[in-house]
Amino acid sequence: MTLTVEALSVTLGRTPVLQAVTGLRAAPGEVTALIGPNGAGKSTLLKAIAGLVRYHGEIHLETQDLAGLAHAERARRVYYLPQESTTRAALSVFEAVLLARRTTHPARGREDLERVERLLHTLALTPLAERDLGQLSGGQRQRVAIAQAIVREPQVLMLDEPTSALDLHHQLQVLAWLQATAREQSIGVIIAIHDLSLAARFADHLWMLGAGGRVCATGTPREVLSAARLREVYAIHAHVEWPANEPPRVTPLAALNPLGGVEL
Ligand SMILES: Nc1ncnc2c1ncn2[C@@H]1O[C@H](COP(=O)(O)OP(=O)(O)OP(=O)(O)O)[C@@H](O)[C@H]1O
Repeated sequence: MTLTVEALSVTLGRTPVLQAVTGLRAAPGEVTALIGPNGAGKSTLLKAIAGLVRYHGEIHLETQDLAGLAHAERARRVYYLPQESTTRAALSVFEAVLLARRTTHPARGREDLERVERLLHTLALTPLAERDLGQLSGGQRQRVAIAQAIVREPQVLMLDEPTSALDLHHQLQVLAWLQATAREQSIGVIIAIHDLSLAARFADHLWMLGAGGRVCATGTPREVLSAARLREVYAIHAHVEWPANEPPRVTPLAALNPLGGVEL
């Protein structure tokens, strides 16, 4: 189901954070990376789509206006995994993922247990299955939170910086797996992410937000990522390379001051 966002505005307190954000589209089977500098409004946009902040504008899943859905139904279809996972309940990893499954698939069946087992295996969490959540490292907890999100089988899955706590091995593993899952289950996956090389490598589509919550660009990574645009939006001097037999590379070389000079 294709998600579309039109004329979306959000004000938090007295601060207009997003202003008439329009023309955003996330297709099923695709990974969309949401990029932009600190404070641009990435988390706020994802929270608005999830119905967690008040907004004006139109957010549709195909023809369904999400504002017309009850909160639980909206969360079943469009799930948001926040940056900081707060799961600290006295549950084992296996129980926590199974419990997440029950929130959207209440019928108890052997198939659910097998699904959770497979998922833990895929995310290399099987050795931790019986461990309490409170006894996990930050990166392990982040992978459990991702398992809890995906096991719910939403139509659109939004993850806020899902690799922020992960080592390099697990960053690649989790992003490749999210890409494969989007394809296999035909879900739309939207990831807010700061690493532009990873965004270029794993996303089909980019949404780039700039200061003041405006949409600076949307399109394929090659269409969106250029040295000139990174200078304008991030105030950095960067190399953007698309080698033939290697993943794309975005190398930040220098932060620029407002006059365009290099900061000391
Ligand atoms: N409750 C609030 N009241 C007022 N302003 C807020 C509130 N929450 C967030 N903001 C402001 O909204 C803007 C967007 O915040 P948001 O967290 O969406 O940015 P972001 O792009 O996700 O940033 P980051 O990359 O740092 O995570 C920021 O300027 C922030 O200070």
